[in-house]
Amino acid sequence: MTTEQDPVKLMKQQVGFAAADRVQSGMIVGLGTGSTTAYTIQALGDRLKSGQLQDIKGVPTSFQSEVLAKQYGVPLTTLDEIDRIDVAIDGADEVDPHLNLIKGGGAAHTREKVVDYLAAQFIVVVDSSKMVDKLGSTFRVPIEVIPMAIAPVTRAIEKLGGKPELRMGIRKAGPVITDQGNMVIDVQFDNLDNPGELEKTLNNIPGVLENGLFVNCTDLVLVGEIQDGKPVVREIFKQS
Ligand SMILES: O=C[C@H](O)[C@H](O)[C@H](O)COP(=O)(O)O
Repeated sequence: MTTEQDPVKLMKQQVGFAAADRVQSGMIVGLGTGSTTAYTIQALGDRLKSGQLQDIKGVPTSFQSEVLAKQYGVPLTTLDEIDRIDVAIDGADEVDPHLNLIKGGGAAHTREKVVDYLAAQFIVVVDSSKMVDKLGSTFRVPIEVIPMAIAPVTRAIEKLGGKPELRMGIRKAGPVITDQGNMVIDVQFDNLDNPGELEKTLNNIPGVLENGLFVNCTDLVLVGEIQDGKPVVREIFKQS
């Protein structure tokens, strides 16, 4: 019997594992959230178990990555206990040619931004479907909002020309609740020409905790691609 493998899964696995290979003993590592970084956390656990890697500590970006790290045996630390993060490895929902990102498909962008922006090196792991010419072409901008401010924030976003929609749970009835106990509004912006400006403007609306635009922070993108039927990894470094 032959097993047909999902190409997207193969690409995610390949980049997730490739990112884990870049981690060295003694490093403090930001552990991203999502289906791609799940492979990185798994591979870090495997490398620790085999003795290839020693003495690393992970900083989780969500409840999900904390649970996975515990499951695979990756020791954890918190931002209270450390004064540096050597490398953060995280997924993305869109990556533009300047390596700017939209994140937050899993509603984890607030903690991810804290950890990813602190890291000396920020590595993004994606399959090729996430590469876009312009941010906003395939994915909306997630915005985490404190619950009592949903109505005024929605109106403020509409005034900026965005089309907001409260994110609802897929299995759970009612809105998605983040790890911080807040809600998420997904916003379609028809003209996302200046993501850096929009990132600041959105965060200036009272009641907004954080938005999913990650601008000018990525050092390296590892893109999973299928070539001749096999998954390969393409590296795109930030232009200095
Ligand atoms: O909130 C979730 C994160 O920003 C994820 O890193 C992003 O949604 C990508 O996830 P995945 O690797 O599952 O496509």
